[in-house]
Amino acid sequence: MALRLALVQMSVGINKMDNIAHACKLIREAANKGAQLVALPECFNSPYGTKYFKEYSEPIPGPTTMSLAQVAKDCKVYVVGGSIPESDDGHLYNTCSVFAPNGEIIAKYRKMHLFDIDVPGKIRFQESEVLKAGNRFATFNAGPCTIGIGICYDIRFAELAQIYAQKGCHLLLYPGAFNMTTGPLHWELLQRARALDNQLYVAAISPARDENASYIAWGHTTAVGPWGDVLVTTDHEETILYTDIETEKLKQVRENIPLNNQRRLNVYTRTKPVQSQNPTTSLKNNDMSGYQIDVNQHVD
Ligand SMILES: NC(=O)CC(=O)C(=O)O
Repeated sequence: MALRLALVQMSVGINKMDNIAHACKLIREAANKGAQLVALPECFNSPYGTKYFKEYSEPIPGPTTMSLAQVAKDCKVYVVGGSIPESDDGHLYNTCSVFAPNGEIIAKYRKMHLFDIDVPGKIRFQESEVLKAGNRFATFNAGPCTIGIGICYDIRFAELAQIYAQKGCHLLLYPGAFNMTTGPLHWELLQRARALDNQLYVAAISPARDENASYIAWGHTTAVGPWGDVLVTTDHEETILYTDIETEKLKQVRENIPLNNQRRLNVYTRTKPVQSQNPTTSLKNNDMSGYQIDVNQHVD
């Protein structure tokens, strides 16, 4: 049994209401062409940039997610709502909401690894100047598939994908907006790496490129199969890509190359959570104080 996926590489402008209306129109188009799950890009209702997030932010539910809920219900499709700047309790998050074909929100994911990089002379971007990181995983079921959500920079962290694989995900969806510095070499490579490491499907959905934007997105929305093969990809213009997710393929690849039976967990160094004094305390970004590494396991 397969799940028909549509990946919407949409143009995003400066008018929020226009962006929402445009996303809904493209979701309808994809549903009319047989998609069962339609995925939008990162930051689809706002230009991508720290200077925009506060102005474009809204609570969830709010105008953007209510529009997506309605279109999901009208078209009877799953919608992975890319991401939007979310406001909650005085904080801003980069958040993806997922809608079932009855319009209900069935998952919500806040970008866990904030995009803070500095490549001198090329790009400096510090999401943490305005955003707070999420601390929760998000999975949901659609037809035969269990799907895990990450957002953009999250794809660089192999651990997140591995945890989703352990939770039984067949497909990882990363709404993302790589850029002209990192995109050419890293965008596809990271998707293929996560797919191969975990022997599952990976797709990353970018906004279309706007050469006049302050942050120029790489585009190249792509889906990769559990064999590491690129199933569908594109350049940087607005378009919708379609592909089928077949859960049986995972079984086949995992039988051919049985990594899951061959891991030497008994000899790997593991990071171990130390018993927290206060388990209700939420983890701060990059706070490793609750973890330790047992280096002795490496000594023969
Ligand atoms: N925009 C991002 O979150 C990540 C990115 O562009 C990169 O990792 O490169």
